[in-house]
Amino acid sequence: MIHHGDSVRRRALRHAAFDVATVRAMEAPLLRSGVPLMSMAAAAAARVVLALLDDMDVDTHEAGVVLLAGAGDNGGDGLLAGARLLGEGVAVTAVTVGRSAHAAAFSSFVRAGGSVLVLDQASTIPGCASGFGAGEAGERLHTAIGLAQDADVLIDAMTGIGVSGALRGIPAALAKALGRDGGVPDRPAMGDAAHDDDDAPLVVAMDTPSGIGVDDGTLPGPYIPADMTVMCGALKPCAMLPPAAYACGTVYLADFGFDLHGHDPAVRAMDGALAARSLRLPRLQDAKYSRGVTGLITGSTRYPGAGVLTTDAAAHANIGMVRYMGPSRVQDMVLTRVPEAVLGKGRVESWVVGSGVPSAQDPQAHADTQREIITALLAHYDVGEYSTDDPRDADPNDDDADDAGLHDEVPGGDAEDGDAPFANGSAGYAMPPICVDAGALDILPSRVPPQVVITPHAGELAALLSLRGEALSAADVLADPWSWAKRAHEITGATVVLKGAITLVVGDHEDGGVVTLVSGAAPAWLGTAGAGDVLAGTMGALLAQQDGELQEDADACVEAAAAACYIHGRAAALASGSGQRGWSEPTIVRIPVPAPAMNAALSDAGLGVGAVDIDDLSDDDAVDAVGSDMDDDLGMDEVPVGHPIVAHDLIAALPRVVSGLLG
Ligand SMILES: NC(=O)C1=CN([C@@H]2O[C@H](COP(=O)(O)OP(=O)(O)OC[C@H]3O[C@@H](n4cnc5c(N)ncnc54)[C@H](O)[C@@H]3O)[C@@H](O)[C@H]2O)[C@@H](O)CC1
Ligand SMILES: Nc1ncnc2c1ncn2[C@@H]1O[C@H](COP(=O)(O)OP(=O)(O)O)[C@@H](O)[C@H]1O
Repeated sequence: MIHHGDSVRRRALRHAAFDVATVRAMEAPLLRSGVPLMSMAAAAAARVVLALLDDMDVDTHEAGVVLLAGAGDNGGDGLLAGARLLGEGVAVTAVTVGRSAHAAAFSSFVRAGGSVLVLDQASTIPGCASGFGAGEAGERLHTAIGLAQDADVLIDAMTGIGVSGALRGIPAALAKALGRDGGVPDRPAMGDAAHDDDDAPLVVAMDTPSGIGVDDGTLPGPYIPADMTVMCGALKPCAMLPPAAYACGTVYLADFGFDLHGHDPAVRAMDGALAARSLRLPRLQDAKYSRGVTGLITGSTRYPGAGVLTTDAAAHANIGMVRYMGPSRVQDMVLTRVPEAVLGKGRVESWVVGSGVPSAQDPQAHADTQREIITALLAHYDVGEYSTDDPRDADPNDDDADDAGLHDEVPGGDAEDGDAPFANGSAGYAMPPICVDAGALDILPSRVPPQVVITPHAGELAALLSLRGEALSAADVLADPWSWAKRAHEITGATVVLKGAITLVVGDHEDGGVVTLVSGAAPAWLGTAGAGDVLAGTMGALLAQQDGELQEDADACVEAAAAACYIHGRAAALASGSGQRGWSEPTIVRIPVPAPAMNAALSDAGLGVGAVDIDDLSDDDAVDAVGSDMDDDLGMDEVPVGHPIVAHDLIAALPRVVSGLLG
């Protein structure tokens, strides 16, 4: 729940995304009081385009802008932005893609001197051609595509939050020709626009790129990937959720002054302040045990390095001690790299299992003792079959694992430091938090408590869900990652960390339902072997330093898990020296709300937002008042590229990230 307070509100604006129904509810009171939101959106978009032209060293009087205008309010935003640009001397051509156009915005655009190309044969736009034949329609489409390709900037205002399903008709044809027909934008991660084809126009999307799944982050059909998106009022889920977030480019958020109070975001993004809340600052009376101990059952004779990387990462991520359990060769390797590691059983505050352990498909799986030990440990987290009833209502005494005497066999049964490791016996909800990674995902019990954090990549999530009756490929997961992460949480009960350039963390919400946090703090240099092992170790350390609260607080599980992802990503950024990120927070464009007296006058005159003429607001004061957090120079090509890294570079950077966040 978002509460009042300006700094809280600004941080929420940058880090919270609201679904379409919620955005419409936030707009409603402003529209009722006559605040000219459309004109404000247009002012923000024009500001961004002018800054972009400046950045490209294109003189406004020589610039060519093509505007794809839909029939709804998104097209209205675009037409009013076009009118503003015309007022600055930019040549703007509007290509109308629907049968109609927003009447007041269209007339403002025409009065400002804009050219218009109508594509729909059945167009009813006043003063424009209509009723032309199919041949001419084809020629007009061809002309529009050519104009768009030759433009310096293409403004995509075909559809915004009013889109339903995949693009159809003329918008679909344009998107296919100018953008992509499905699939993720295919461009280098570094420097984005600066590395793009010099001849192609830069694309500025109005509110949302046309054709993307606004509420679910999918790319259901043809769409136009944007270099920049000027989002209206509040972020929508598509600005944070992969793959759609990759199609939004750099996001500028036009701040309409929405009151966020009482509105729950659909998705939230991690930031340093939130991650810092999951880091435990050492206290005077602390010793190694009270700072948290992580036990790791990772690595195998087949994949020994994962044992080293997970243990080393955990030891570097702000806890007091690590315990390692694995084959003797791997133990030797761990001790060489992490001499402070304690071998064998003992009390732990968290576990990490599965990294570098063969999965069931691996020919060596049957002979791997690590799998047997992990299976016995995981049995303690089994809270029953998946059902629509809340498993916490189940009788904790009904525990098959306890009946089978497995508690005596799991590692840590003979605690060397006092308390037994599983002090609360068989109740899965009282077990220490555990990160279940890689080869242990296929031995996850059918239903587990939220302090079980699973860390699959897309292929592993597909395999896990396939084992539970969903016939799924990695490509299916990549196409709709949020839905599948939520499904995995629903079926297993675990807190789900679905890894990628934007990592999704889905878990229980304190008020029921699910909560989603995303972390995109890393550059793509992080896609390197062993990076997942480092995340698992970091995760173990974050889970261990919560002073036992995760067994009681499902929300805290999501936050701690997302904090580990964020810290891991920041370590990659620090180690590689790269400025590129999987996700970056938006730049806020501030647009002062016109004085209430003016709003009232507009309302009295029957001029809702839809009817506001841009000229009413484009006096010098209003234009100058359009301030923003952005520099005039957008600095598109100044993102430091950085350099490749290996997994150990990440580990070395972890303490500096911790110190940066705590400082
Ligand atoms: N509601 C408001 O007061 C405000 C809305 N604003 C703008 O208004 C937009 C929402 O406007 P609307 O509700 O009119 O909706 P949109 O303009 O986003 O979309 C409706 C138009 O898209 C077409 N369309 C929908 N699905 C399609 C598909 N699958 N294929 C092809 N065409 C499709 C419809 O035929 C219609 O012409 C926002 O995204 C934002 O840009 C801003 O002006 C700020 C204030
Ligand atoms: N393009 C990318 N940009 C940012 N981070 C990435 C990218 N690709 C992968 N990652 C991150 O790198 C890690 C890879 O983990 P994983 O696939 O398990 O690798 P491995 O098994 O080699 O350790 C994850 O944390 C993932 O989020």
